Amino acid sequence: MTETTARPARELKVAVIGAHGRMGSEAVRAVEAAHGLSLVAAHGSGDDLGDLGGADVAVELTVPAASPGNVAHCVARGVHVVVGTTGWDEARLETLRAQVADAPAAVTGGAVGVLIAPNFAVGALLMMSFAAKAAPFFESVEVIELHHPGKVDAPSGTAARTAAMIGRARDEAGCDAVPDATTHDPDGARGARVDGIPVHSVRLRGLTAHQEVLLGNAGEMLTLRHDSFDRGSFMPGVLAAVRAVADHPGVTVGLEHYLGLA
Ligand SMILES: NC(=O)c1ccc[n+]([C@@H]2O[C@H](COP(=O)([O-])OP(=O)(O)OC[C@H]3O[C@@H](n4cnc5c(N)ncnc54)[C@H](O)[C@@H]3O)[C@@H](O)[C@H]2O)c1
Ligand SMILES: O=C(O)C1=N[C@H](C(=O)O)CCC1
Repeated sequence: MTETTARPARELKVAVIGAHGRMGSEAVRAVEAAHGLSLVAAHGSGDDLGDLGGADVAVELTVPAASPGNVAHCVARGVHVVVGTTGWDEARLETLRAQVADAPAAVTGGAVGVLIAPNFAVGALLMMSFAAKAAPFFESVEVIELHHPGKVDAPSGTAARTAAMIGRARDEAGCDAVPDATTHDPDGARGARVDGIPVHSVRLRGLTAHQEVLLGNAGEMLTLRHDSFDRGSFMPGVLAAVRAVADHPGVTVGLEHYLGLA
């Protein structure tokens, strides 16, 4: 996903929603520096999204409470959306699929595309894919996600999606539930259960975005770990998604589907 110097036929007009946040401000800089993209709007909290500055594609990086409304606003105007905001559970996705099915034609022509991307970092996508591939071969699997303490949601979108992918892979392989003799846990020390997989959330000053998947059998353990040390790690994925979303009508969950990693 290195930046190319070849220019597309016309510049793609991009709006960023959540432009003053940690991710949004990084995305604004990345779009401004990218060949073939032009930033036409940078919306913060409380701004009227209006016509999104005439954008072809919006990048949505806000908070779980605001994201569905912002995405619906874009879809209703035929603007493609790349969504990095987390918190998109199955009920929200179902509503979004119905909105996209009812949407007008996209401003670029064809049908509107929406990408829900729990993680834009290529290493994280590979870690999730490796975890799903390995999970049926181990009795025990647990996910530990570690993030900066400014993060509002837990578990992380990446951890929830990893657990869902692992859970599906184990179901398809006919695996038993992960072994766990716990009968007394008044404080929830065993963490959350997502699709049958224990998920633990750490919030620590100094961290950015990190995840470990621990896989255990009698006498052996496989650890898969990914670290985003800097939000720059997400930007090649954001730009790749912006360039590809118009070619993927409907709702897609996971950038891996655009990159041939699924
Ligand atoms: N997909 C990924 O790879 C990836 C990577 C990092 C973060 N994230 C997710 O992106 C989201 C943003 O993360 P962050 O660290 O930038 O958070 P942040 O709190 O720094 O930024 C969120 C911004 O959204 C703004 N906002 C809130 N409501 C809004 C609204 N209705 N319209 C416009 N702006 C609004 C806030 O004022 C804030 O500036 C989170 O859900 C996070 O989990 C995803
Ligand atoms: O910093 C965040 O917030 C992140 N959110 C995403 C998640 O919840 O998985 C991706 C990693 C960083």
